[in-house]
Amino acid sequence: MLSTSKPSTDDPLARVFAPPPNESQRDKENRIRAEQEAKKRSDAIDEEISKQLIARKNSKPVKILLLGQSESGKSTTLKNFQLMSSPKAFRAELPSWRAVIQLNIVRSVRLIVDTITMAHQVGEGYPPLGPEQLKLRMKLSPLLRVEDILIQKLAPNSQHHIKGESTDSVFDNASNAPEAPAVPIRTELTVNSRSTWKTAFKKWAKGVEEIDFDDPADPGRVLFACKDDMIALWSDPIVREILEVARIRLQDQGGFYLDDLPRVAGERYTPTNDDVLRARLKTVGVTEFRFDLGKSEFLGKFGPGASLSSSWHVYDVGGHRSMRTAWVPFFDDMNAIIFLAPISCFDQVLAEDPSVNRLADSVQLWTSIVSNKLLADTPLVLFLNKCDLLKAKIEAGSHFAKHIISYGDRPNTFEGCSNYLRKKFAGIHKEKSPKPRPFHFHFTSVTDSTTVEILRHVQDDVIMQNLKSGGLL
Ligand SMILES: Nc1nc2c(ncn2[C@@H]2O[C@H](COP(=O)(O)OP(=O)(O)OP(=O)(O)O)[C@@H](O)[C@H]2O)c(=O)[nH]1
Ligand SMILES: [Mg+2]
Repeated sequence: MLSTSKPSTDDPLARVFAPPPNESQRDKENRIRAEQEAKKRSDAIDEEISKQLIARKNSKPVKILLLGQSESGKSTTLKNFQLMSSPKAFRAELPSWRAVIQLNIVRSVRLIVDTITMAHQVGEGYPPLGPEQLKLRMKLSPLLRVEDILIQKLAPNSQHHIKGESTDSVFDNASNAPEAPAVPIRTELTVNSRSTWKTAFKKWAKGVEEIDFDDPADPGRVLFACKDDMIALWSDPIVREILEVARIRLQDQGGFYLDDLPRVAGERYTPTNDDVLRARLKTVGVTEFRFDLGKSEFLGKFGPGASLSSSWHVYDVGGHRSMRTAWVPFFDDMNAIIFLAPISCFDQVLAEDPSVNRLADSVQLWTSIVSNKLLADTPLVLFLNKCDLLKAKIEAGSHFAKHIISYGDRPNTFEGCSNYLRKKFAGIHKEKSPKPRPFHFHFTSVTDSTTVEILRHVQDDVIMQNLKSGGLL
């Protein structure tokens, strides 16, 4: 039988800690002095343990993983981290990005030329080409030769110049694209790691610090020579009509510079920071960017006792479906994940699977990340990205509810659509997280360099959350 002791006023612990009976005044003073010294020693030990705990935490870098489907803006976010932490190094790389931007421009022109050629062959359903368009097409052929030169310079061992082999659809909605003969699609240039392509470029450019404008082999010369013809092609009403019939909206694609041709194809063009953020180079594998957060700035905000490591590692992975299995090994050890969901893609399909709507793919991917048990303790930050494009699309008359049926008859406005999606993503987060965790989100257009301010907020959130979970706050 269990017995319980009677409630007693005689507390055994109080008895242990009570001063000895009949203690003299002198004994009492000695005892108190001894107790104070013992407390001092114990406090010093506690402080040392706490210092060691912080030091251990400090020695590990803060790790951030960028996730999201292909073209969601992961690499662009990484560029913003570079811009924020090392603006000088970012500027030093502008000449290397110049080649990528030139390639993006040439690719846009090639897509137009290929599309009008296809329209010319098909005839029916397309406005006929006149002598003006045919002449422009001929005059631009030297420019198209620059494409292979640029690819070979940027990725000497690549196969990307092989025509007809495709991983990326050029149609914004391939299921609605006209029947064959289709526009020949070129594979996108990919980058295996930041250093590889820049090293390759460095060899060619003999140092990234300076652009050799006087180099007779500089592709910028051909672009400049073709500038007026490119402008004429892009502003030609028949060309625009053909693109519309073929449902090709270059404005919505990465690496779009055709509205800036007078500047970007101008003589002695040097890219701006914003130009670099808009450059498109597909990621294959993993790119890592390390930087050191200014210690003084950090300690000013959080106090010396609250210091995490000031060393940050940001990981950028390829978002193409075939590359997503490579994400898992990174799940283990991250202090936060930034997940990018491009919300302008409600009317687009995946390049790798034209039967899948891009927004639906993002929702599905978000659901699987949120519910992943390996990530149960990892703070997630959601970037509802490409807000600028969503706004432009809606203002141009696209109907959100036509593609996202559940939106019903709510108003077709940017605010309405973006908030609807925010609620959807937040709801999944709440419902599917294995454990409750705070929901952090931002509406972003990461091609805008003001994103740096958002990243500063994210950093503060990551620091606070990790300090709290580590018991250091
Ligand atoms: N207008 C606009 N363009 C954006 C935005 N975010 C990204 N882009 C552009 O979209 C293209 C694709 O962005 P990336 O950052 O390369 O996409 P990613 O997620 O790294 O794609 P993968 O490497 O294929 O996984 C780039 O040309 C970007 O400049 C945005 O918010 N607005
Ligand atoms: Mg990328």
